[in-house]
Amino acid sequence: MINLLADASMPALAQLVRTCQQAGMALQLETFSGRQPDASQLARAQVLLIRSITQVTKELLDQAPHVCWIGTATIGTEHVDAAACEARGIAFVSTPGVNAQAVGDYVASAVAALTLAQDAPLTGPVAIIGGGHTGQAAGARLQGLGYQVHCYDPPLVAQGINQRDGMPIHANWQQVLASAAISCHVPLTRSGPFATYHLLDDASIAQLPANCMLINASRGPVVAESALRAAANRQQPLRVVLDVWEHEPQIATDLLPWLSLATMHIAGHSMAGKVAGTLQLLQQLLSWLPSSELAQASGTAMPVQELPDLTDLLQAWPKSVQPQLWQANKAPDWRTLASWVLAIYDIRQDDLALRQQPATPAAFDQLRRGYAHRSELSVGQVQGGSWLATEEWRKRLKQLTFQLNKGC
Ligand SMILES: O=C(O)[C@H](O)[C@H](O)COP(=O)(O)O
Repeated sequence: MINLLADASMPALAQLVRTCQQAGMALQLETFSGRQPDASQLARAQVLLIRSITQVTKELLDQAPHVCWIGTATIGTEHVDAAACEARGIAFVSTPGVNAQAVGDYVASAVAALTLAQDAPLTGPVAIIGGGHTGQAAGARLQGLGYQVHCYDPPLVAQGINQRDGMPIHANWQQVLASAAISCHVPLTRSGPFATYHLLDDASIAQLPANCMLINASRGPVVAESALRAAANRQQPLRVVLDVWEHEPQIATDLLPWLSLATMHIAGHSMAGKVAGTLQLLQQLLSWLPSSELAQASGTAMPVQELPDLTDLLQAWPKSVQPQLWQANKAPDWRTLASWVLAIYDIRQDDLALRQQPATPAAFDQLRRGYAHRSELSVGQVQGGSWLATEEWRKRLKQLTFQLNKGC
C-alpha cells in the first residue's frame, strides 16, 4: 500500500485517487488541513502532495523518513527546499503553467476595474515582468483589451529570445519604469544574476510615472513592501494591486487603505486551474511510479491515460463553467470589454472580502481555504455583426480567450 499525504483543499483529488484504486492500485489517501502536516502523518507518508502554503524544509523531511515523491500543485516552487529533496533522493515535481490562465484573468480584471473606476483607459504601454506562462497569459489579455504590451525578461534575452506571442522581450529596466502599468510574473529567487527579490525597490518605485498601475500576482517579496510604504507616506500617486504579500499569511495592514486593490493570493484560483493542478500531479506520479522502488507496493500499474480528463473532472463543478453570452452589433469599446471581463471575474469582490476580514494570518488562510473557485474568461462568448469577422477583432477576442459564438 502506498500512503499519499495531501493538502485537504485540493479539488478532485479524492475522485482521482478513487479512480486509481478502482483500477487496482494500492493507494491510500490521508489529508491534512492548515499549513503543515503533523509529525505522525509525516511519519506514515510515502508521497506528499502540497500547495504553496506548506514549507518543505530539512526539518520537515527529517520527520518524513519514507517520503520519496513530493508534488506541489503550484507554479511557484520556492516553498520547497529542492536541494534537500535531491540530497535525500526524493523526487520533486511542480505543475508549471497550470493556473496561468487564471492569473491572466486576474490581471485583466484588475486593469478593467481600475480603468473603469477612473473612467479612463491606460494611456501608455504596459510592461509585463517575466515572459513565462503567466506573463504570456496576462500579456495576451492586455493586448486583447487594446493595450500595447512589452515584456522585460533578461534571462530570455540572454537565451536570444526577443519576441513571444507578439510581445517584444527586452532587458531594459528603464522602459519598464516608464510604463503606464506594470504586472509582475516572475518566480521568487534570492540569488544569481537574475534574482527577483525586491526587484521593485525604493529606487524603482520612486521613478514610476503618476497614476502608474503596479500589479503583483507573483510572489510578495518581488515588490518591497517597505518601498510601497515609503511611496504611500510621500503620497505618490500610484495604483497598486497586491495579490501576494511579503510576509504571508500576514498582510501589510497599514498599506491597505492606500492600495487600489488587495486580495488574498487567489490570482491563480480558478476552478479549472486548481483541478488541472491536481490532475497534473497525479499524472506525474503515475508516470514516475513504474520506475520507482514503490512500484512493488503499488500492485497493478495504472496507465496515466486511464485518469479522467480535465473536462470530465470539471463536470463535477457545473457552477464553474456557466457560459456568458454577449451580443454586440458594433465593435466593443474599452468600457464594454472591461465590463465583459468583470462580468466573469470581478476582482473587486475579492478585494472587499479581504478588507472585511480582520487582517490576521488565520483570517487570510481561512479566506483562501473557503475561496469559491471561479470561472475563467474562456466561458465568455461573443455574438455580433460584421466587426466580428475582421482579423483584428478575432485576434483580440482570442487573446481575451473569449469564444466567438456560432450564431454569428
Ligand atoms: O504558484 C502558484 O501556482 C500560485 O501561487 C498558486 O495559485 C497558489 O495556490 P495555492 O498554493 O493556494 O493552492
